[in-house]
Amino acid sequence: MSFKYPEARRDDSKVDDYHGVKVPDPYHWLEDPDSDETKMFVEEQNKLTMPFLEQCTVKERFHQRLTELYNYPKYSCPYKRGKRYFYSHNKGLQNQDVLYVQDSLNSPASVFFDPNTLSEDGTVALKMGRLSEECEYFAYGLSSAGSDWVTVHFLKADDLTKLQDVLERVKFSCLAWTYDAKGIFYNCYPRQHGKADGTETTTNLNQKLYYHVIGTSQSEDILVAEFPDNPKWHSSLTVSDDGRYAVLSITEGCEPVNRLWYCDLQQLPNGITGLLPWVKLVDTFEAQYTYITNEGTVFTLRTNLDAPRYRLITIDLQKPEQTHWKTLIHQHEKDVLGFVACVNQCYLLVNYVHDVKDILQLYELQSGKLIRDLLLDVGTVVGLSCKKKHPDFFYKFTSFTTPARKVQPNPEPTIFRQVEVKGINPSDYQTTQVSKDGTKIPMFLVHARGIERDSTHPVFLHGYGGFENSIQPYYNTAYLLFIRHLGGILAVANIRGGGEYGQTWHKAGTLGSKQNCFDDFQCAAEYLIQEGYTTASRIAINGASNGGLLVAACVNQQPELFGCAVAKVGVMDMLKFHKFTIGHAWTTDYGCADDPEQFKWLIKYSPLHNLPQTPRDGTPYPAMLLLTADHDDRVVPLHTLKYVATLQHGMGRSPGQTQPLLVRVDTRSGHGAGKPTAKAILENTHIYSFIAETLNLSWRE
Ligand SMILES: O=C([C@@H]1CCCN1C(=O)CCn1c(=O)c(-c2ccccc2)nc2ccccc21)N1CCCC1
Repeated sequence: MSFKYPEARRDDSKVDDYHGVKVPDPYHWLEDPDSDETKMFVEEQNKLTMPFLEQCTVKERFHQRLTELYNYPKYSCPYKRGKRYFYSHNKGLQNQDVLYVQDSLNSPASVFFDPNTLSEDGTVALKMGRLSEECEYFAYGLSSAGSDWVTVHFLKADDLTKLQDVLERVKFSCLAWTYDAKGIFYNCYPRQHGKADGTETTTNLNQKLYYHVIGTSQSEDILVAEFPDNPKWHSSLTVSDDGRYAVLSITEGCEPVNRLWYCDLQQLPNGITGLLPWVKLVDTFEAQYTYITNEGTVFTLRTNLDAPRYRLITIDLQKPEQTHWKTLIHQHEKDVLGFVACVNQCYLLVNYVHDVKDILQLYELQSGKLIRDLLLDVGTVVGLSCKKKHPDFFYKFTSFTTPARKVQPNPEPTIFRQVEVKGINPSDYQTTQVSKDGTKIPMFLVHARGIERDSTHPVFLHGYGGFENSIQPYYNTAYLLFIRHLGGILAVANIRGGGEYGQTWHKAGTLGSKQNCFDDFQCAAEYLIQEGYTTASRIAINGASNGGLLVAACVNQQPELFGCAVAKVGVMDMLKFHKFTIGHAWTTDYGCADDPEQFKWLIKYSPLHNLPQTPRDGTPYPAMLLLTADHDDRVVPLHTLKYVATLQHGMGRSPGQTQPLLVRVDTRSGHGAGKPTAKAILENTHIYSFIAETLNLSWRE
């Protein structure tokens, strides 16, 4: 079946000059989300895509089964504030999780905050929430339609009455109460021309840090930090465990490096009245320093200074010079130090990632001595709740085949809550970890136990490859349906650019080495073919965000290696990404086309610029489904729109291209965070139905 794609105007007069190199940009007009022409383009694309997705053979059955499987109770770890316990819970199909409160762990719970009441379609999400130290107030940030923009509101925690206070223009913000509950630190951006609802592409610069006093209006908020000479800087404030210090972490992009300033709040004669007298403990961007806890003036920090797999150090504020810094826990020779949290006054809960699997251990805060392991199955810690002043803590972990277990390790780890999902028996599946030769790329494979390596199995190959983001085992109902009812194999490749083996692994997939990500992902596909699991025509590759870039770049480089490719909210225009919203922060992984050297890296793999620009004979492209959404202000939709216009103009009109090349543009939806359950189920149904249709897979009960 061949498709008639909408004709999109090509403005051949638009040619950009990058350091002497002429680069046409015929669809630049798609960069304006509000123009009638762009709206018309989106409408015509959806008119082609949605009927195709709706008529896919397995669509109804997949939707029904996914809804059934999704419908299992989900819980966060409980956390104690004041005298009560809080936890978020979803009965199964609620669009947003609900926050509950109870007097003790096994007493009846009541609704504390239910975001589902705030919108008909469930698109208002609770993006952040913070109870004050003694549980006087609850500050919470709401986002709408998937945008990164947040509006902060306040509740009195005892009687749930709403306060008048509202904080606007909040984005990429901390929420930190002073221990007297008088007020809260948060970040917001200056007013900008035009709208700020998540459909704009305006760049986010000059973020500031304010202190809001409860009972006052935002216009009276106290500016406590700003960086007029460094518009790309972002800051995040933490109040120390003893309530004494304001610890400020300053970042300039997405690289794991920050400056660390602090202010002794007890030294402020008149309290917080203006810019704080910051002490610049670390004032360079050469390493990352994360506050863990402090004993008086001795701060315990997690750092990657001279430790690409991270370590713990202590700094005494009274002797701040680097020569006095001490190592508390040395860098492990192989494993990556993950999160660290202080618990029960004098212990450290320490996570390590060992070959992409989580380890959890208890250490002595004073000496850094290992006390004990907290055993876990193969899986990932996806939740932790603990405080220095509390003797107990909870952690939640998951794996590809077990949804979630909350563990309360006192004194032995006991299962506090185990979640089963009907119809899926974990023992029917096996998770193996394979490593490819050469660059030794770990990959998880999940499939029905005992399958034959007869090259007949469809594969869903997922990857990300950037920003030190590791993909560890996690429970995903759609994965299980692909395995169970479409006879597939799930493959998750831990390619370079992620954090699986620390900074060296991350850096090996960035800047001038970004091609390593694409090589690794293509090698993973070749491995699955060579090892007799599958064939190229049965492989569907999938990735979102930076993973969408991965998918589109790999299709350009080896179109014959895949049968289907699904790229969600991908970064496709590598020459312009830094111009929109928070894109400027990604130059730490990608570089920037404004730099002549870095332009050469980017033009080589930029998905938009490496598509065949006109119809061609030769290898067709795999079936492609691109997804984006009108309120995605993380990776703005223009990336995908320009990409698909170019794809359909070139490959879409090529004689051998029989597989579809489609885009699905959702409305009242964003980059992903906070997506309501209904939208998530429909999106996954469309994705897997598209894969089944184009790989010719049939449903098996
Ligand atoms: O989304 C991304 C990259 C990858 C990882 C995070 N990321 C971001 O763009 C992260 C965006 N972002 C945040 O989300 C937060 C934040 C702060 C407080 C609470 C919550 C968030 N703070 C930031 C500070 C500086 C720059 C970006 C920041 N990309 C999209 C495609 C390419 C990279």
